[in-house]
This record gives sequence, C-alpha cells and structure tokens, in this order.
Amino acid sequence: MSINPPLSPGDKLSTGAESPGSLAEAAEEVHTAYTLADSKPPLDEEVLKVENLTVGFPTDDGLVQAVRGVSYTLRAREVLGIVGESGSGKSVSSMAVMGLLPRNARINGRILYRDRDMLTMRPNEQRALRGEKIAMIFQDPMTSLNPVHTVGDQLAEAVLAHHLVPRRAALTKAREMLDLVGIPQADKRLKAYPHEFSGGMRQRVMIAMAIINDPDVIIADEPTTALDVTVQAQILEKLLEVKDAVNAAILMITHDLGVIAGMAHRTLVMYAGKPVEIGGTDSVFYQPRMPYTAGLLGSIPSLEGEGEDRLRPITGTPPSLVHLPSGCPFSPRCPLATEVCRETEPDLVTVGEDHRAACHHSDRLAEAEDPTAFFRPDAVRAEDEGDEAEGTPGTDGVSRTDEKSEEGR
Ligand SMILES: Nc1ncnc2c1ncn2[C@@H]1O[C@H](COP(=O)(O)OP(=O)(O)OP(=O)(O)O)[C@@H](O)[C@H]1O
Repeated sequence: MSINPPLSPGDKLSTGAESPGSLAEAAEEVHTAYTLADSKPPLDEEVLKVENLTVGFPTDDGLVQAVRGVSYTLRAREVLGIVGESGSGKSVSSMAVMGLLPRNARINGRILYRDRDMLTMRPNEQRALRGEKIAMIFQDPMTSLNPVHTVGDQLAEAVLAHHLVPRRAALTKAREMLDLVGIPQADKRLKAYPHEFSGGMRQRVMIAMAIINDPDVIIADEPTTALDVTVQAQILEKLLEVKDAVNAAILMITHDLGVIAGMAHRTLVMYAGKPVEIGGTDSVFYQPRMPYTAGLLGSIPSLEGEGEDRLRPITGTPPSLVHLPSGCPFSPRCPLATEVCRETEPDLVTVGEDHRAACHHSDRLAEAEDPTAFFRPDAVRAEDEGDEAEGTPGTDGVSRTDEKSEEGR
C-alpha cells in the first residue's frame, strides 16, 4: 500500500508507472489540437470549495438527512478521497456538486467552483460548467453510455455540447482522447458501440469522455468497483496519468481504502452524512483520530496476524438517517463510547496539522500503538473498563484501563 506525499506547490503528481515521454507528448497533443478559451487554475487555487452542505429528502417516513454539513476544499490538481460505508452520503454530496440531485432534494450550503457559488447560479450557467469544467465518471459505464450510438459519436457530442466547432474537429478530439486513455486502434474503435468494449475499456471511454473538455475537476464515483482487481489498478493508473495531462483535480469517491491510499493526497471520512475525519492521507491512515476510521482500517483483510485477527470488522450497522440517535451516530458501534458520546455529537476539531476529527475520545486513539486494536473481538469496551482499573496495557499497546475513560469525558 503506497501513500502519496502531501501535495506542495510545484509538485507533479506521481502516476505510479510513468512514461514521461509519451505522456508529455499526449498532453501536448491535447492542448495544441484543440484550443480552449479558458485558462487553467494556478496550482494550489481552490477550484472547488464545499461549505456546510446539507441535503435532505422528504419521504413518507420523514426527512432523510443524507448529508449533514459537509465542508471540504479541493485544490487544483489535488486528489481528495471521500470514503465511508454504503449510505454515508458520499454520492449524494457529489451529485449535489454536479447539480444532479432529484428536484425534491432540499439543498443548503455553498458549492463554490473557483469562487462562484453553483447553488445560486442560473441553470444555464450551471449546465455550462457541468461536463466541461466539472466532469464525472460513474461506477457503471453502461448506464452513462448510450448503447445505440457509436463511442465516437458520443465523445464528439460531449465536445459539441460545449464548443462551437465543426463535427470533424470534435471527432478528431475524440480520437485523441481514445489514444490518450490507451485504447488501441482509436480510429477503428471510434466506430464501435459500447457493447463491443470490455468493462475496463468502457471505463477508459468514460475517462476519455470526462477529460474531453479539459475539466478542472473530475468527480470519480466508485469508478473501478465493477472491475476485477488487475483492471482496477490499470484504470486508476490511467486516471492519474490523464489527470496530469489535463491538469485536473480529482474527487475520488470510494468505499475502498486501498484505492484512496494509492492515490489521494487528502482523505475525508464520512459517517451518517457527516465528515468525521479529514486530513492528509498519511495522517488519516497512520494516525486515525476517529474510531470509525480506525475501524475501517482494521476491517481491511490482512495477511499478517492469525485467525480472527486478520479481519476485524466493525460490528453493527449505520443508523437510520431519518431517526438519527442523539449524540455521536457512531456511538452504538464504538468500543470507546461513553456517556458523553450518547449525549453530544462531537464537532470536527483540529487534532494535528491539516488534520481534523470528530470524536470525544480522539486522544485515546492518539495514545494507542495500534488504534485498530480497539475493534478486536477480545478488546474491552470503554464502559466496561472501570472494573479493571488496575489492568495493564495489552500487547497491542491499547490501554484497557485508560484513566481518561474513567473520567467519563
Ligand atoms: N432520492 C432519494 N430519496 C431518499 N433518500 C435518498 C435519495 N437518494 C439517496 N438517499 C439516501 O441518502 C443516503 C446517502 O446516500 P448515498 O448514495 O450518498 O450514500 P453513499 O455513501 O454514496 O453509498 P453507496 O456507496 O452505497 O453509494 C442513503 O441513506 C440513501 O438511501
């Protein structure tokens, strides 16, 4: 599992397996063959800023609080990973950015693309940005590609939707994009239909579609979940390559921590519609300060350890987003939970440099040698610790009798 270093000004993002010559040439081709009027944002500009975003869906059972105050910043060329269990609000928050939520959605907050609030833009302005400056790649290409049109026609249409250029120029651009994403015999493949491509090749077509208008932001929602592991790695590598070629930032939405570890500079962990931890990927992975993150990390199957220790799943299920429990929504599943957790939902607070977490007991995680050990089946829950006050720390470094838990913070 390799983890990217934090992005600093002037950095070029690593693609894992680079071929600088061909990539640079391809990038050059992209920029010379097709001139776009808009300039690229300078490195480190905040291209996308989401501020206190909330999304609710009225239903017969009550309001589904799908997103409950999400804030993050995506800088030019940065990769931000959003991770969380199914139903945590990852997709809804990104669909809000794309303006693709159903009409009944109640949306509040601000979504700033280069300082312009997309939520207050006129619909035609929003449409102009969508698919051009902000592009999206979905999990299943078959739902995004039209089965009755050739891939070339669909790519050309994506260009023509945003630019007044001759159709021939749009098709030339489409061929270049197929080349860039590594589809062999691009001329021939332009005339093929989506069903004539393999799953991995179809996802490459979707990447071509996403970058064809030279976006500043690519939102990738579980782009490799439907693919087998070897193809997954190739697609992620290609995504990073083309991202560099077009100088875009990526918002990578996934439930797979391995995907995030390999490519994201920063990671945002969501639970029950809220960010519960955000920071540099190294900090979040190596010093998690929210038990939910530690639980996710512990639930990655490991080749080390024996028997049950190879996998430490988080027990229980996420709460209903209609009837949220009081306090921290993770408390019913949390081995560190105490009274205060059931009473008050913790705010996201600074726990380190560029690192924030929402937990009343994040100090305990900081002290633990192995924060995932709290989720071991034999670990003692915080509330049961009182009886064992004289105990000694476990071999994993997790104190079973931490004084702080006795104070009932
Ligand atoms: N149109 C809708 N009406 C009512 N509830 C909705 C609607 N769309 C999404 N939800 C609910 O919002 C919550 C968040 O959904 P979302 O799709 O963002 O989760 P997710 O983290 O992306 O999960 P997954 O990984 O399974 O896609 C879920 O409980 C979902 O059922």
